[in-house]
Amino acid sequence: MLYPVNIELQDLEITIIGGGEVAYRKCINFLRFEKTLKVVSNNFIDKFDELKGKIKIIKDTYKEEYIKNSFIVVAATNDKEVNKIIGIYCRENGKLVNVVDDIKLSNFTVPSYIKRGDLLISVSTGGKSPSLSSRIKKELEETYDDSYEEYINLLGKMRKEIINNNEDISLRKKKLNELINLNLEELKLLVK
Ligand SMILES: C[C@@]1(CC(=O)O)c2cc3[nH]c(cc4nc(cc5[nH]c(cc(n2)[C@H]1CCC(=O)O)[C@@](C)(CC(=O)O)[C@@H]5CCC(=O)O)C(CC(=O)O)=C4CCC(=O)O)c(CCC(=O)O)c3CC(=O)O
Ligand SMILES: NC(=O)C1=CN([C@@H]2O[C@H](COP(=O)(O)OP(=O)(O)OC[C@H]3O[C@@H](n4cnc5c(N)ncnc54)[C@H](O)[C@@H]3O)[C@@H](O)[C@H]2O)C=CC1
Repeated sequence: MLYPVNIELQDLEITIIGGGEVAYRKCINFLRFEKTLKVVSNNFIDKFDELKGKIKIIKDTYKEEYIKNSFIVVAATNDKEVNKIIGIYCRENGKLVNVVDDIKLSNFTVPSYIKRGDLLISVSTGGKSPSLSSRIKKELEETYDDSYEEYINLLGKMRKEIINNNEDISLRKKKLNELINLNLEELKLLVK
């Protein structure tokens, strides 16, 4: 069973091994969170050309030296044996590893998610059905539209104000719980 966690990537070295569709998708995902990384593969699909300057591209066959100093590793080749070697090395060396064709060897997976500013909703199925994760994400996209980015920011501001102005913890908690009953327009009127 996988434990949900949100990671600050800033200081972590990340390496993806593989240059196909799956490696590309994982790569774009890291870039969406403003994190650059290294990709090692003996071949790359053309789409990687657009990422030149944003990521470090190494055209080579996998070697241990490429991941020795990485904390997060994605094994995304189409060679099951190579992915397995990467997975085992990472597990033995305290690294986070996503082996794209072996959930048992992975110690993290990538969920489907929607992001509205700081609102992050992620969906996983423990590898049982990535397609279902993707469909649930699409359903959530309709409920939690773009306006949530502003809504979350205003909630954050109001929360700070309530915390600063209320010393009584139970009253503070009550007010914070009630805050989310206000809609975006009502909040806009309250926040200076
Ligand atoms: C375990 C996991 C490991 C990991 O990669 O992290 C994994 C594993 C595998 N996926 C496979 C196939 C597909 N993956 C997708 C799509 C996504 N896969 C993603 C995550 C995960 N995939 C992790 C579990 C997530 C969970 O728990 O639900 C998403 C959510 C995130 C992302 O990758 O960015 C992204 C949706 C992004 C979005 O839309 O939001 C599609 C759909 C499509 O391409 O249209 C297909 C084809 C249809 C199908 O198989 O359902 C196969 C090959 C099976 C085979 O051999 O054929 C394996 C290997 C295996 O099953 O062993
Ligand atoms: N987790 C997921 O979401 C999904 C996982 N998969 C699995 O992911 C694997 C990869 O899928 P694709 O990207 O579509 O494959 P692909 O065939 O497009 O790309 C594989 C890449 O790995 C590289 N490669 C192979 N051996 C290598 C080595 N020794 N060193 C460095 N690079 C090497 C190749 O040059 C190629 O760029 C598939 O075998 C499949 O089992 C497939 C779909 C989704």
